[in-house]
Amino acid sequence: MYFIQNIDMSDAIKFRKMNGIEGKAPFLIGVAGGTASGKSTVCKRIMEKLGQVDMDQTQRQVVCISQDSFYRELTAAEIVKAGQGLFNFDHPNAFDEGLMERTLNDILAGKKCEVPVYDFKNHTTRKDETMTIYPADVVLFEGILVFFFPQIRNLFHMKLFVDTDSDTRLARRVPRDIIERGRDLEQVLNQYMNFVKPAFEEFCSPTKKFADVIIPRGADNTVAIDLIVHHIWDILHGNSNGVRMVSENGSATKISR
Ligand SMILES: Nc1ncnc2c1ncn2[C@@H]1O[C@H](COP(=O)(O)OP(=O)(O)O)[C@@H](O)[C@H]1O
Ligand SMILES: O=c1ccn([C@@H]2O[C@H](COP(=O)(O)O)[C@@H](O)[C@H]2O)c(=O)[nH]1
Repeated sequence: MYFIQNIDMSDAIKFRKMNGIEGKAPFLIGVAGGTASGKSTVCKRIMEKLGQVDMDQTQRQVVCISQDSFYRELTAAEIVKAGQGLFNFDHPNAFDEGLMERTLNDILAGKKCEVPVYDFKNHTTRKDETMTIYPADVVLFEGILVFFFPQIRNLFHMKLFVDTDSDTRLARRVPRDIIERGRDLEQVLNQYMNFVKPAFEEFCSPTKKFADVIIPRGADNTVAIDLIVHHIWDILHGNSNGVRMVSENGSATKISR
């Protein structure tokens, strides 16, 4: 397996990023797909292959933001319902569309942004913590309904849809929600049958038609991921005619195209 080597950045760009000084508009990529389809994993693979993971946040040329950060604040009554698996987190009304749109517009204006951090265990954003998004060249925005809202959908320069079959998604969601999100089996299955599955069919699945690229099987589809990575590389480097790839053991190979 090869990874594209870390991208050089001039000190001037680093300085601008560190200080939140506006730069050029990034290339904005939307990554949609059903729950547990592998959206985050696909984004992680893209970042790994572009050599962006083991890098200081302030120096990254490619950053990833999740739509989970934009769940709206719930009322006290809604929080009680959420704890019983009776709140619909898969409906467009569960999101703060205005904040999402303002944040993406700020990102497109090259501004440094603070994005909320979502706490799945308590169904709320963390009051004491935000994630700083420094200006980058490519921004990935992933989530179940990133193509649902027209004002947001129209901001993307490229739209990817991760298309993993629903049995696989349910089989992945159950252990993830129990282990990572503090749920019990009955709650996960009830929520899935009452809200997640019907909302996927009504709101998420119909947005597949807006995608430029559909990625069957998610992160298992290494061919699709490599094609996307090469496309991003071209964007970062203005169609360079040689790509420098780095193998897992660190040796570099130049691939001419
Ligand atoms: N190709 C894969 N093979 C096995 N497990 C996977 C694969 N892709 C994702 N997973 C696992 O499935 C779960 C959901 O994946 P994730 O990328 O978080 O999905 P999403 O962001 O679409 O909700 C995670 O526990 C992840 O580790
Ligand atoms: O408090 C919450 C907020 C969201 N969810 C579920 O999360 C998924 C979206 O996240 P993915 O990583 O894309 O799976 C959505 O289906 C909600 O049902 C939740 O359970 N609790």
